[in-house]
Amino acid sequence: MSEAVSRALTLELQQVSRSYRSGDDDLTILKETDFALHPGEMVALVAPSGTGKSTLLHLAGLLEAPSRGDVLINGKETRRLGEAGRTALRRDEIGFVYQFHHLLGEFTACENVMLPQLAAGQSPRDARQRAEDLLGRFGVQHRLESLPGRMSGGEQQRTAIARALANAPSLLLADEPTGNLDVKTADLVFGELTRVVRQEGAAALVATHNEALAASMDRTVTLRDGKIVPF
Ligand SMILES: Nc1ncnc2c1ncn2[C@@H]1O[C@H](COP(=O)(O)OP(=O)(O)OP(=O)(O)O)[C@@H](O)[C@H]1O
Repeated sequence: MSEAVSRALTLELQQVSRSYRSGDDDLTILKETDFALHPGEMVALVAPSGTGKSTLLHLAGLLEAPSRGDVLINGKETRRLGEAGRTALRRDEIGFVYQFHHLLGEFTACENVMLPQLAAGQSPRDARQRAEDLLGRFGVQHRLESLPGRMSGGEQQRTAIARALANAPSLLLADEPTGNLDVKTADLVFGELTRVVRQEGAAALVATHNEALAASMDRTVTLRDGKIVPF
């Protein structure tokens, strides 16, 4: 695996609001909130179901735009970058573990982890080697050539974590990364995820209901009345 340390990345939310239309009303999930994640920092996001954890991660990962306010990456206002600029940032800097893994069903586990690397210009040989290394670290080396539909939920989730780390992101955003795993596997997978993130110098924001995992990170935040506040 590459030992290259990722570029230091700072994520900031400035006065971010996000509302959704619900019938005739606006449902406000985030309300003029600020937040900063510093290079190399691992932060847990612990909040009850439905309070907006996924929404926050999608905004931070530039998958959705805020209704108001802006998301800054290394001081750059991402609203001004345009879709192409945001797509390049997502590809080159951000790894995202979705709550429901979203693997591509027609590709094998190994190919799912290779694809983001190929899109970023990596050679097939290097992409395969990193994919095999990562899948091995997460204990799914026996599934390299399996299609996601033939894998267990936990194996798919571990593959999705490997995929999120494929391009050595400087920012990892993870939505319940160990939600599909039993306690022992969750500990192992989370321990490995932390090792890779720390080793590669990434910053991470991890939504989890697991307070023991949260306690192992640098700090924990929660959502209260639409604001991101210390837990
Ligand atoms: N695209 C959308 N359109 C309308 N409402 C939405 C949309 N996405 C999320 N919501 C609403 O926003 C609220 C927050 O949802 P979100 O998925 O961010 O919560 P969460 O804290 O991640 O929940 P969980 O822990 O259950 O995954 C919910 O009430 C949800 O119904």
